[in-house]
Amino acid sequence: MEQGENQSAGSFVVSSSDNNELEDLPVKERCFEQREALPGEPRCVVCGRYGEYICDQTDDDICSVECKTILLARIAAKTKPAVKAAKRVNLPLGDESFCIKDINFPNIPTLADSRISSLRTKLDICVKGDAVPDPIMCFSACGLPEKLVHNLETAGYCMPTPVQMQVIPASMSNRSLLVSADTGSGKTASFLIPIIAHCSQVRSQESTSNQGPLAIVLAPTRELCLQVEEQAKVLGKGLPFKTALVVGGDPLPQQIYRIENGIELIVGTPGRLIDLLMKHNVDLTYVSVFVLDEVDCLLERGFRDQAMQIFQSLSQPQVMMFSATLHSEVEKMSNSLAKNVISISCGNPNRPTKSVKQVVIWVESKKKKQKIFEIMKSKQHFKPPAVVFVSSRVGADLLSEAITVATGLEVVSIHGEKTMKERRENLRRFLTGEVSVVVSTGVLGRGMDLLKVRQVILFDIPNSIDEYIHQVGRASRMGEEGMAVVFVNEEDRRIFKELVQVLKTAGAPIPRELANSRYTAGVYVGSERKRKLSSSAHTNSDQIASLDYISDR
Ligand SMILES: Nc1ncnc2c1ncn2[C@@H]1O[C@H](COP(=O)(O)OP(=O)(O)OP(=O)(O)O)[C@@H](O)[C@H]1O
Repeated sequence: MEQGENQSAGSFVVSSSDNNELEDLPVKERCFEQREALPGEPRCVVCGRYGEYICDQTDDDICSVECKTILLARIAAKTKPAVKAAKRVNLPLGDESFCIKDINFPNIPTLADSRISSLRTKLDICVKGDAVPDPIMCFSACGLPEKLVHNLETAGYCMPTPVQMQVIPASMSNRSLLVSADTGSGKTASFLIPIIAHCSQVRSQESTSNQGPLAIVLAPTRELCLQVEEQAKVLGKGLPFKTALVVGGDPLPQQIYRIENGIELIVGTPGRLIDLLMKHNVDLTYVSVFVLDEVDCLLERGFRDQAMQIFQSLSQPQVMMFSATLHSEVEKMSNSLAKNVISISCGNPNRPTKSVKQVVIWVESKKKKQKIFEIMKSKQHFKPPAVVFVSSRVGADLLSEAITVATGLEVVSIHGEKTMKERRENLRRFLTGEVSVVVSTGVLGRGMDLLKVRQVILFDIPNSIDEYIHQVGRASRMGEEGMAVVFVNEEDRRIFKELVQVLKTAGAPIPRELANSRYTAGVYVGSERKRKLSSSAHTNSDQIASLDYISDR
């Protein structure tokens, strides 16, 4: 990239693509003040935003004073050994505010309280709790090990997402957290990053020969555990950080062997972990971080007792709880697991992500198969790879076979009755693009990062609106646009009210049969509402009409 004129402060060179008039503009102090880079524009070597300036000492593209400071500190730190954890200190700012001051990078400018709260508003972050640490604007701003920052960059994580900006510093201050944020917003890395930093710090300082686990992550499905462990391995590569996957269906002796040989993190489903702990003596003395991913599901009857049993075998760990759907009961229960919990909410939790267009079609049960075949035969409507959600295991197998027969598409199914080997293999075939459709029960509904999926079809609507939100969320990651086609009919009346509310909030059209159903009463009342309804309710249940309706959108 060409260089231009010196900026007045003398510490930057303005990129030649900038107009001379820009020299009069103040230099951007903080990274978040800078805009995103457009295609072809220089990018900041630290955060990836628009590289408006050139660092006078390294000739690198840089976006702000903040990133320049980080860049220079990184270069200086290259000769130093391990990076120490960030410490919270009071800084004598004009208005007595607190800031996270990173002892490794003391020159990074800090923000006053008022600017922190406007930053949170801008990022859609709400926090509740005492002395909540400030959000960070880049991964290197809170003393993560250099190798971890490098791994993040290699994984394509240039900037933290809003949930990561707030959760990482809060977690590194050892506070327990209850976090709700949109599906696909990066919650997994927000707990894995502090765990990896903590584990590698403990191991590099430790003088004892303890090799027992330091952290446990619980998740409700085997597939989700597999995915979380996989991500942990990628982010913790090259650090003293090993993982063990403890899920049903895989041989227990191998899981025990791995733990005995020394690991830092256990990722597992509650049932199998209890099984393992009962049959084998695992030293949990040093487990100081306990994560409940999809916490609302883990605290439901069925999982709750097992999750609590595991929790009770730990000695006052930091507890971190995450989900895209959280309600007051979970909040109450979380307070019994930990004291002084910080609540963090990002984006629009408890609603389907705005990035997914919801297309609800009224289809009678006996016509559902025909309808899905029509969609899948249509180049216009079918956007593979696609996930089809059904309510039963038998239904998953039957529908996948029927789709293959009717459309010629190769389809796999995944559900709880299949062996772990089959589940792994079918998921692998789908994720590698070998097959373009997977028919699944709820096992793929929560947490699964099905990266390329942009279309989900809810052949059977799930039992609760929370599961609906999670299943719809599979069609979008990190704000990418996706579509959820949802089949609904009178048999789904238990969910009508909440569904209509969700569709109304999203501004999605509501089938007339759904809007006019007596089970929707109370959501639409009075003549004024009826008038509004007629403009958004679409017509009959005729199959072709509904397909045309999809194409209109
Ligand atoms: N900082 C980042 N930069 C780029 N990509 C990221 C970043 N953080 C996470 N991702 C990617 O975003 C995707 C979604 O992240 P993740 O699966 O953690 O979402 P989630 O919030 O847990 O969603 P869900 O509620 O559906 O489980 C993943 O593919 C992940 O690799």
